Formats: sequence, structure tokens, C-alpha cells
Amino acid sequence: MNRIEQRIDDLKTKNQKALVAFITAGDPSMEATRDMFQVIEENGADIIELGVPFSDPLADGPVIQAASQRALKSGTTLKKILALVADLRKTSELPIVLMTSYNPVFVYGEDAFVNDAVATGVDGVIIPDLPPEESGSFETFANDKGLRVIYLLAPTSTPDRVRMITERSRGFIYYISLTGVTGMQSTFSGDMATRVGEVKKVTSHPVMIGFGISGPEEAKEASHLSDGVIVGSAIVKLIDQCATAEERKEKVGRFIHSIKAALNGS
Ligand SMILES: O=P(O)(O)OC[C@@H](O)[C@@H](O)c1c[nH]c2ccccc12
Repeated sequence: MNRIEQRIDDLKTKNQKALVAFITAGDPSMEATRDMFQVIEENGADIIELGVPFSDPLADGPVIQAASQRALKSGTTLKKILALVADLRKTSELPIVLMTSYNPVFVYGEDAFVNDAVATGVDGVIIPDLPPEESGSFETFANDKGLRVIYLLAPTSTPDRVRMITERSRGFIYYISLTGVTGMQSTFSGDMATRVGEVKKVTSHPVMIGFGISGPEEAKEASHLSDGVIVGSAIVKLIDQCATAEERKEKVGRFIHSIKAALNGS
């Protein structure tokens, strides 16, 4: 069992839902990411999803695109992110998922990336532009080394695809709440309950809902249908709005805490 499954299991025994917090690594600096990691962990997030900045991403909305630009400007690379993970692992057991486009992985080398990710303490990866149809070699290698490959499902996924993804996704299944890009305001339709229900019917693997969850209320609502929620743009936006490192720590900490409290029903 790796850290992701361990954490989700622990939550299940406590009858709680998971909070997955997404930030872009290196936005606006590696030092800030180190601070944010700590604050996010301290305030009760269960899994952190670190975005690897890339100039031409799939499905990233304006907030995360802008964060990627800031991170690239500050000199962030996949190598530096892995070095940061190695460092964070000295003091933290928080499950870490890397969200990256395939290109940085390709440039790094698939095998080298999987080896280094596992060695530094990464628990899982999400590669939105590497669908299961194209990920044969990468997935085999990752599975061999115990790196969890998390696949995405969308409202448009066909029943066949739902079956394939639920069988092959490791760690959890990422259910995209809406058709579109990250950071869009979502009003959850009754349809989402039906769709997620269909996914849960064919698998016992955990399902997390992401896209467009901007605060405690939406998080709570989505958590009723799933094993947990993923919040990205709302945190990234908050990071950008703060003028100082101190303000960032305080505001992001409070925000994470408020979502976790809502998930726990208080
Ligand atoms: O930003 P949102 O709407 O809260 O959604 C999470 C999302 O940002 C994060 O998981 C993510 C960032 N980039 C992505 C690309 C594809 C899928 C998911 C992602």
C-alpha cells in the first residue's frame, strides 16, 4: 500500500472525505511552494497535487495557466520539483501526486522519471494528455515501481471508457465534474450524481471529484457523491492575490482549514 491508499483508508475508517489540494510548483517561487506545502499539510489537506508548469497545457484554465507562467519565469523545472519533493519527504508523509503534461516526462525520459519520482517520494502521477490508450509502456513501468497512475473520467466518458479507466487507474479515479477547463464555476447538476453513481457502481476504487470547486459549500456537496474533492484554481488564485509570504500562509491556511471543516461537517 502506498501513502495515497493508506490515507484514503484511514479516512474511510473515520468516515471522512479526502481533500486534495492542487498548487502549481514554483508559483511564484520554490520557496513559496515549500511554505504552501507546509501550510496545506498543517491545515488538514490529505493529499497534495503539485502541478509541473508547462507552456502548452491541456485543460488548464486561465488561473492555472497564469500560475504556470509565473513558475516558468522563476526557473521551475521538473528536476527542481523532484529535488523539492526529496527535501519535503525528510519531514512529511503527506501523499504527493504530480500533475504534469507528457512533454516534460518525455524530455526527462519515461524510465528515469518514474525511477526518480519514486526515489524522491512521489506517490502518484496525473498526466492529462497521456490517455490510457497511449500510455502502455509508461503505465507498465510505473506499476512495476509502485508509482500510481491516476486517470481522468469526464461527463462525456462512454461506459466502455468508464470500465477501462476504473480498472487501470491506481490510487484513485479523478472524476472531472464538467466539460471544460480548470477553474470554471460549476453548478453541480443532478446529472453529476447519476454519472458518479454509475462510476461507483462498477468499481470499489476511490473516486475524487475535481474542477470548479471553489469553496467549502461546493466541496461539501461534491463530497456527498464521492470519496473526496480536488481544489485547485481557488487556492492558486488566493496565492496570487497575497502580497507577502506571511499573508499567503495565513490566507491559504485558513482557506484549506475551512474546506476541511466543511467536509467534516462542522
Ligand atoms: O482548478 P480546479 O477547477 O479547482 O480543478 C483542479 C485542477 O486545477 C487540477 O487538478 C488540475 C490542474 N491542471 C489540470 C489539468 C487536467 C486535470 C486536472 C488539472
